[in-house]
Amino acid sequence: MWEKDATKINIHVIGVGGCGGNAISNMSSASAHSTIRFSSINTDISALNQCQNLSHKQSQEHSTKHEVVLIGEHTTKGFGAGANPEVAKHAAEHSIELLKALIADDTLIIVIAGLGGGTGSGATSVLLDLASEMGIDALCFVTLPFKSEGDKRKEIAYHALEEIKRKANATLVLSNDALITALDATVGIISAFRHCDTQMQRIVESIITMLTSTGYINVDINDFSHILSLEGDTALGVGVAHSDETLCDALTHALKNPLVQTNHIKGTQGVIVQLSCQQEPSLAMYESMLAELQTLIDSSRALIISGVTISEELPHFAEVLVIATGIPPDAQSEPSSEKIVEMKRPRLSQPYNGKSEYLDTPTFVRLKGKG
Ligand SMILES: Nc1nc2c(ncn2[C@@H]2O[C@H](COP(=O)(O)OP(=O)(O)OP(=O)(O)O)[C@@H](O)[C@H]2O)c(=O)[nH]1
Repeated sequence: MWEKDATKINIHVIGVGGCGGNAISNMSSASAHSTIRFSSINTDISALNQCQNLSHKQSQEHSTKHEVVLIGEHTTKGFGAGANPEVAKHAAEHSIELLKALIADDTLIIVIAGLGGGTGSGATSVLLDLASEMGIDALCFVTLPFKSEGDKRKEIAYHALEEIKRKANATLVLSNDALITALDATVGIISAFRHCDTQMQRIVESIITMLTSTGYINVDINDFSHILSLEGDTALGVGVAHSDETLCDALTHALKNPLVQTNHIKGTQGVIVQLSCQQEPSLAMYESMLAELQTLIDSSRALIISGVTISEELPHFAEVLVIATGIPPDAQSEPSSEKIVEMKRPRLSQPYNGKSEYLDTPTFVRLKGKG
């Protein structure tokens, strides 16, 4: 049941446009979190039908529900936004009551959109405005188009990004180009998209796990909100440890994903390090992992929030989630148009005490701050 009360947070993962819908189809069927809500919003009815069919096919053995919402039924008539964000914005505004009802009970929305087309680039900001008005926090995952998709899409994407970064509490960016450089040159386009979707999925799952698990040392949603509110670049990643002795390696692995050009946490103002373990880790190894973290941060000013959760269902010994924010902008980072601003909206409410879940592979993503 989806209710909001003082002791429970309602997390809702929402895909906007084609890319968002594809990501949600994959996520909803693979998610280990039965309490999380998944929805897709689109101006294109055939894309929504495809999402639902895909989700249904993939989740026959799962109970996860994937809701779909057609926006602009009377404006675009279900035919999509034709790569025009203004058309999509208009469609979303026409369907504002539908969107309001969709997120009415949410505490946190995690929005996923591919930028460069119409719906994801235009409707996302309307949804974010609504969330802001309704006091719902919003974390955004967006993809930037491949260079090969042309300058026009790039221009649309950056314009949308500027808007999204002002409106979301936090925005994490995945560059499709950065992803492809890490893959084999012969990779197929659909496989490359899937790869990107998998990255997002793992990060989203990991964050949800952290926010819905009851840890021995708990990281709650207010800790998360606090860390995300810090200005600057942000690094986020997950590493896997196969034994107590490799906790430090998992930490460094989380921050050394080849998909990302600049992947340090030097000078970060705040970091969450969440350790999920099959069984109790040794104090010595836990401490040496935190000592390694201090070395990587190389600053005494950082706020470090560490959590520990025991999760017997993990397929490996442990996983380490790192979210570091307020990192001074990197001289080697991309042009300012690719930078993403963080959040400036109110804190979230109380954590929900749910069960622990897991990821199975390390991953990493960069979030750029205004800089
Ligand atoms: N990672 C990833 N990126 C995608 C996927 N589908 C599309 N994209 C990217 O997202 C951008 C926007 O595409 P869509 O999401 O299909 O477009 P839309 O927002 O629905 O826009 P309209 O169809 O014009 O309404 C594209 O330019 C691609 O770069 C996907 O499945 N995964």
